[in-house]
Amino acid sequence: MAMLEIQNVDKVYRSRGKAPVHAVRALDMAVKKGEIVALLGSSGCGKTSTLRMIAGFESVTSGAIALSQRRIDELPPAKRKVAMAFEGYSLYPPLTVRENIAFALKAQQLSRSEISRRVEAIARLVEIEDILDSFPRAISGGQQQRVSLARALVRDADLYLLDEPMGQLEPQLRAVLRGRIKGLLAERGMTAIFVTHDQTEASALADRIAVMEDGVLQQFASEKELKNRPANLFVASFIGEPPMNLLETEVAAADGGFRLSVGSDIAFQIPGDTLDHAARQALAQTKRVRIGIRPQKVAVGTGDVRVRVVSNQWLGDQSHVAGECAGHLLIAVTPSRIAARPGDVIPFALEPRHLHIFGADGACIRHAEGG
Ligand SMILES: Nc1ncnc2c1ncn2[C@@H]1O[C@H](COP(=O)(O)OP(=O)(O)OP(=O)(O)O)[C@@H](O)[C@H]1O
Repeated sequence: MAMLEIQNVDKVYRSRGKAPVHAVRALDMAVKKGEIVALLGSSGCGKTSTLRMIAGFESVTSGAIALSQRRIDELPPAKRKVAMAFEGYSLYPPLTVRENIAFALKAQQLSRSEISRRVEAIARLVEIEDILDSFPRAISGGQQQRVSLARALVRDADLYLLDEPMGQLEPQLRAVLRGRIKGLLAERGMTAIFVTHDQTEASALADRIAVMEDGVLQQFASEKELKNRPANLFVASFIGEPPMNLLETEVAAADGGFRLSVGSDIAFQIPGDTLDHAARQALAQTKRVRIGIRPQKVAVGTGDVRVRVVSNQWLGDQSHVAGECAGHLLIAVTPSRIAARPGDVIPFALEPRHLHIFGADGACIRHAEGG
């Protein structure tokens, strides 16, 4: 059963003299108990608005939010059993770091020794033991961020919301804290949603990733599923490094399947038996589709697509080779060193089974075999 259920939620900001901003559209999302979820998307896509509506710092324009089978969207924040760490920290300036963290526990009527034990434990976890008696104005932005994180995680709550929880920290500390926070959440079976625009962070921490764009949830799935079975062009190009190669192709029925061609230089035969009924129908009704192939699936040195090398970089454990063909740039990633210089013409192999096919509306018509 879902721990958090967001049903058909919309958020529209209206301010006088300005056009309304539709920040979140028809959002449906169910989060399981103990699940760690990342809200991933570019700036302005509606991540923070979603988090603030769940926490109660922003009203929902329409729709409903339920937590532990209780409808919460009409409740004041303090009654929701939600703990949130803010992007802007919002620490109380007149209280020390220790008092800021302990303050969150006051309502829970714990003994002084229990409060002190919990504060010390969480401070150790995020490495702020040495500043517990400092005031917020006397510590760095990165330290303030960790205090805000500690203040949220120290509480007992049904749901933890973390807005860019490690955005201010240097990469090494970030990686260490990520591991520890994941450990803490898992050990206590805590349910958490965190906002990030960092794919690595989302993959490292989350069980499932909700990809948002323009106020719309594009796909909510594991990292593997997002990579192997992207629901649409947006997810296909947003997830994965370097991004998926995308080509516009013309569609023609051929040999019981379809021939997808890019001018006269590149063509793929898609056998009919690799397509389900809906995919066959979609291809029969359209003249053009977009195809996508991951750089890791493009083989170099074999195949019949001839590319002119634009760049060839060895990154220590893999080569990134960019080549131009018929006005298109194709990127290949291979685990071996490639002896090719810019200007050389070399073959790339793009196999039909590795192609994702997207329709005019961007929705995926067929996924690559095995991802
Ligand atoms: N209080 C507000 N009043 C008016 N518009 C707002 C308000 N808060 C957010 N918006 C707008 O709503 C849209 C979504 O903003 P939101 O902060 O939810 O996005 P985000 O994905 O969290 O972005 P970021 O990663 O930059 O924080 C943006 O266009 C933003 O300008």
